[in-house]
Amino acid sequence: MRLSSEDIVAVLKQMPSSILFKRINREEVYCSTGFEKTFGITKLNGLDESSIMFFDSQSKQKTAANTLPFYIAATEGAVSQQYRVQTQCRAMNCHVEGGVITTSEENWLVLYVRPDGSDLVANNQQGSAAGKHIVFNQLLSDFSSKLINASVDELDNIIDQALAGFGEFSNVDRCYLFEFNEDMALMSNTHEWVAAGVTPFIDELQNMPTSSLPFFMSHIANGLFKVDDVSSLPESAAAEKAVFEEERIFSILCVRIMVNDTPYGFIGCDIIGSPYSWNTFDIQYLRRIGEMLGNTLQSLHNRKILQKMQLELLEANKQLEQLANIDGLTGIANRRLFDTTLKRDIQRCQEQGLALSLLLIDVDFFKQYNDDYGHVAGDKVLIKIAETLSNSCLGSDDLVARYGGEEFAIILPGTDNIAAKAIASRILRNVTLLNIPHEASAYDKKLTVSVGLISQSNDALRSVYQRQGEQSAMWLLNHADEALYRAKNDGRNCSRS
Ligand SMILES: Nc1nc2c(ncn2[C@@H]2O[C@H](COP(=O)(O)OP(=O)(O)OP(=O)(O)O)[C@@H](O)[C@H]2O)c(=O)[nH]1
Repeated sequence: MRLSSEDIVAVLKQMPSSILFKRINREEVYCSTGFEKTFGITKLNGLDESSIMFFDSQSKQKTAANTLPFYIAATEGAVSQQYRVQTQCRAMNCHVEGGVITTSEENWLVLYVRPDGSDLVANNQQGSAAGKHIVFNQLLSDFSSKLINASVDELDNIIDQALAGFGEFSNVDRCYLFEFNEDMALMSNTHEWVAAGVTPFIDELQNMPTSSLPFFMSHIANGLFKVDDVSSLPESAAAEKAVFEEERIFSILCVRIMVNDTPYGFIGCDIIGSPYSWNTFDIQYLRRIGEMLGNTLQSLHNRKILQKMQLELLEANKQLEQLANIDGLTGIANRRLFDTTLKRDIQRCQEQGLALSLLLIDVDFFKQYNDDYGHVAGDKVLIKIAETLSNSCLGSDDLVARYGGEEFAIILPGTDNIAAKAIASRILRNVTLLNIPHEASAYDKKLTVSVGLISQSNDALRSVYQRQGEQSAMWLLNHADEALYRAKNDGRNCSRS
């Protein structure tokens, strides 16, 4: 015996399973009480196929006309496929299975729309909970291990993936992370996942004043904000109600995230279109995801502090290193840096086929200057001389150093005798141009210096290096010192080599 069309409608409408059905070649769609319950709707009759939207559960794209389940069932006789099913109330990932039922009068397309995980619920409530726990724990451990090893650059991506994983697992419509600013005056949506067909709001939720949502803030301060039905929010939550209603949010669940014992922000999820009663598992799962993110952000925060401390230490070391190489009075290189640089430059110049010159400069009658003008004035002269010497050497590799007391030294890598003599003359001239009065000086009663110079062509330098090795620096210094002695003997304010 074949069933009549009325029988088919009457029977299928009463089915506790989630069923959608329609006549072939007719627009009107019917649903079972099971479907109404699952999707939280009260009246679907009289609606057409476009009232129920199907999305690809992977790509989130709206399903093309020729891959719609009613279409496949009609053309191929059967359908068995995964979809994201959206009614005007809710969207859920579902397995859709169905085919054609033939009556004496006409043919019907019948779809069994089974939300993911509902088979476990149907079979056994305890089994369902256990199965969900296993899936959740797997999800949590996957993301925990990714997050533990994540670099700062990878973090955003992994948080996005975690929200998507959790959103799909919980079958919610939107899942997000908000961050407070330092004084908690503002909050911003930093990451958001939305189910297929759901409008993202992240761009509109930046730098929102927390004072505009007082009811929410007072609840989240205690760790949890849970609303099963936005329409039942009290008068004191008028601001929140207006925001949620504008976004078509019916149910919302948020848990606070703590980093370093201070509120960092919150993770939350929304149900759009119909109220939903959050159960203890929903809260527990969201809390654990929040804790996972909190721990990650905390370790990231600690890592950043460590990195900052490391940088500060490196900078401090650099400064110490510089201080250890700088003469405190004049600010030019000290004897320590001079000694290491001379050794290094001798080695480098003889290897690279370069000449090298060395100058020793001594202030004339400086003892007398100190006696006549005082030690403080003497110090100022040394600072002026250091500055003048530095300005007289133009080579980028030249090193001007305070060799000791009122004596200075200059290393001129790659500089031959002719060029070095020109530099020595420049130094003598520039010092007299300072016009520093010095009564004891034979030169117009002005302060002068004497210069001892030694220049080595590359051949000569190489042979010194071969003979003297480590002592080459000392050998050069002795020769420069002898030249300086000659300059002093020859009346001062001159250079000798
Ligand atoms: N003000 C001041 N004087 C210094 C400093 N270092 C060394 N002197 C002085 O420099 C003087 C060097 O004197 P001498 O070595 O006798 O030589 P001089 O008087 O310059 O005579 P000649 O080198 O022969 O021209 C000493 O009186 C030191 O006390 C310093 O840092 N500041």
